[in-house]
Amino acid sequence: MIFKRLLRTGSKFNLDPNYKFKCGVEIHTQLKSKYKLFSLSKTSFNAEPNSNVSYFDCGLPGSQPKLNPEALYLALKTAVAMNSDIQLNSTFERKHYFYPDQPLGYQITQHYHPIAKNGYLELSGRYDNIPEDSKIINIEQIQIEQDTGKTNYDKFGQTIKVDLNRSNTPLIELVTKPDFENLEQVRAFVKKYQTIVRHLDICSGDLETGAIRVDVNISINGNPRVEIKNLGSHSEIQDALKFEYQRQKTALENRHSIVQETRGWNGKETLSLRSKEDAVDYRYVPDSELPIIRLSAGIAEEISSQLPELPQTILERLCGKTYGLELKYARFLVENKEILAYYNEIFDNIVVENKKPVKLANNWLFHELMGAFSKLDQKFDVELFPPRKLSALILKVTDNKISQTSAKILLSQVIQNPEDVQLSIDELIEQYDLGNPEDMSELELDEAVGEICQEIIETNMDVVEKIKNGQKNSMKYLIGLAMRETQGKVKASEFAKKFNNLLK
Ligand SMILES: Nc1ncnc2c1ncn2[C@@H]1O[C@H](COP(=O)(O)OP(=O)(O)OP(=O)(O)O)[C@@H](O)[C@H]1O
Ligand SMILES: [Mg+2]
Ligand SMILES: [Mg+2]
Repeated sequence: MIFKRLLRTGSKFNLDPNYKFKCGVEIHTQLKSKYKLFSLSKTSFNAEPNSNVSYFDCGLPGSQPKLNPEALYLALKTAVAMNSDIQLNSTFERKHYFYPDQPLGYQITQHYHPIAKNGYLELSGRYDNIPEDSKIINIEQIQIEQDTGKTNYDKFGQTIKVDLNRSNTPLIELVTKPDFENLEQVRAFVKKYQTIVRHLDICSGDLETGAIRVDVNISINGNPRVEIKNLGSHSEIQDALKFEYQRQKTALENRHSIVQETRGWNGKETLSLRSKEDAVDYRYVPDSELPIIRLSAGIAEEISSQLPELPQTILERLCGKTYGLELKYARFLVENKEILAYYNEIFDNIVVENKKPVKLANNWLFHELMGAFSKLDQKFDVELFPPRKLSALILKVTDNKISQTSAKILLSQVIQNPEDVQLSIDELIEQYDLGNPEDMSELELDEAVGEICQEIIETNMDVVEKIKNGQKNSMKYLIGLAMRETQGKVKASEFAKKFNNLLK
């Protein structure tokens, strides 16, 4: 595995300017609806095989489809987010092909009049890691369709088992124009799309579980396109495209012609599955049982007004002056909605309500709190230290009620003792005895510091000897001991002053 990775980094892939890469993608997205597209059985993932199947899902003659409005709504949200024109009249067609996990003998899809057309997504060098400053990928159309069942092959038992749980799950297929000019653009587009559908609760957004499945089409120098179907991860997409580009390029160099076909990816190479079907092979016909979807003229504005702020806008806002986040943190927030909500709450509390600098919110969330979780090898859990509590702790530090060091100790203690989640910040400070010694007079404090330093000197004579011999750095060690002894309640500079006096 490691060896394979080494090999990969060793052989950097470059496109040959004499062989122009052209690519368009088709993305199938499972919609996160409660029920299936045309029936009232539940959508499911990893459920007992064939446990969520209605008569219609298994194609019993006489059963009738009825469009699930929830799926339609999710498709419309995607269309608006992808800057597409919603079509006020759209239709369903039957696309015929025979396969055991396709019980109707056809897939209900939108071929002639899809729900949305003419969208686009803009990629940028800054936010999407593409080599160009900016690149528009045009979207041909978005169509609503049903998913198929799943065929499971058992090689050893020599059986094929069909699971119809996935049958009739709502999908949308998004088809781009062949606008991709390099592999970075393909990766960036799919990533951006994943972030959008996750953010809008349209789909779980995962490639690995098959919730999103990508087909790529690639051609070189105006030759016929080859489609590679069903790629299940970013690395599969990249590897399959690299292989196919190289294969077509070699064929062209040897004056072989490229045939339009559909290929699959086996992890190492693309393999021919079938020559490309044309529309006529699918015998598209209108679905006679599903009426035209007719939408009212204001639908796009209505959906648009219901959408939350989109990921790109949030990203730009977070990287702007007011928030001043580094791009990597802004991206992290956009990809983790729950933590974004957490951040927004601290921001409101620290910056808006209490007029403190935003740096505090940024630093305490990303470095101190998340850092404390990762130091303890734990996944960040917003429940364990809710936003109001973090704000309260930050304010204690800025009001000098607790030192920075003590506040960090407190974070670490709470993470290790989840039952502490019930306690308020004041109670936590009390419980762990982390408050500043503010009830002491300056004189008393000075005396206490003196006593601690004296004790440390007496028990660390070897270090004291080094300091006296000129190793001034060893002083830091003594200060460290004193800080630990007092759990950071006293400033390091106080101890430094005292040690210097005592060791003069
Ligand atoms: N010359 C080309 N080079 C690369 N890609 C192309 C080229 N021409 C078209 N494409 C891409 O091929 C894809 C065609 O997808 P579309 O769904 O319209 O048809 P299909 O692949 O024939 O249908 P199916 O859904 O049955 O696979 C689009 O993503 C489009 O951008
Ligand atoms: Mg297609
Ligand atoms: Mg296709």
